[in-house]
Amino acid sequence: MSDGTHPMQLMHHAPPCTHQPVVALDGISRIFAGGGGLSPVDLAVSPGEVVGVTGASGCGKSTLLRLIAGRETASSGAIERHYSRLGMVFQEPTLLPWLTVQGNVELVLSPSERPRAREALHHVGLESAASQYPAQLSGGMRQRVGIARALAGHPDLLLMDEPFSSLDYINRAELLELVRERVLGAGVAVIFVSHDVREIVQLCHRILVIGGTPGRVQAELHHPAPAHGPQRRPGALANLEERVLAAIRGHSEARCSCS
Ligand SMILES: Nc1ncnc2c1ncn2[C@@H]1O[C@H](COP(=O)(O)OP(=O)(O)OP(=O)(O)O)[C@@H](O)[C@H]1O
Repeated sequence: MSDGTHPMQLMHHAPPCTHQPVVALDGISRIFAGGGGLSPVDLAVSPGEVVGVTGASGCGKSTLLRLIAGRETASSGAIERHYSRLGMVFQEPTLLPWLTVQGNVELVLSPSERPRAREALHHVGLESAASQYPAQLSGGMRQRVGIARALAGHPDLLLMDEPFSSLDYINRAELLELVRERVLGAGVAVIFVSHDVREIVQLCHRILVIGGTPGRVQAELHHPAPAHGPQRRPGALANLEERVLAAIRGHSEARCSCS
């Protein structure tokens, strides 16, 4: 970039909040027998909005995603779902070992949608590996397949739980950029769980910091989105990162908005 701004630091505008939310959580909680879990959470995610969720290990981030995906029974509250296609990417992609890379991506597609599999593999740089089997791939390649599969389904809600945490720095940066390109501006709502605050501030319009046992939302931070120009200056990113870290450490106000 001529102004020295890295492309990953450019930010799409936060989408307007005028649409019906893709998913709306009303006091949803899950308390486990041991006392861990998640205290009641209210959250509405708009189409195209990327919400980051971070916090210390065990604070309930994955529980939140599992509740949204319907894989966990809530202790209280309700979830309204207005999406038609859900995409999920986890730390370890669950690929079927007896299917090729292409077969794994085609799994989520109807017969008429199958041509999308090649396209999705092309986007993650794996077109040439389409006929290989998962066991022949590196961890980074497997994660790319998982991302291709999630995106090939053209989700309107994408849940990502530590999708890059097992990857090396190069794979991590490339896949983060790929996800940015494919979801921002495409109307896909995303809930992105990560311990990596730098990743979170690069990708997300809004960041929830969860803490405590059971976890509760300790802070909600919004990134400003100026109308024009490079919207994620290195200074603004560093500032937001600091605020998120402060909130994780518990030194933040209960609710804050970055500006
Ligand atoms: N099935 C379960 N039974 C009992 N306790 C559980 C169960 N699932 C999760 N927990 C507890 O609930 C808490 C939140 O777990 P969760 O996996 O959501 O945390 P997390 O924030 O995603 O952690 P990490 O960052 O380490 O992945 C933890 O204390 C965990 O031990």
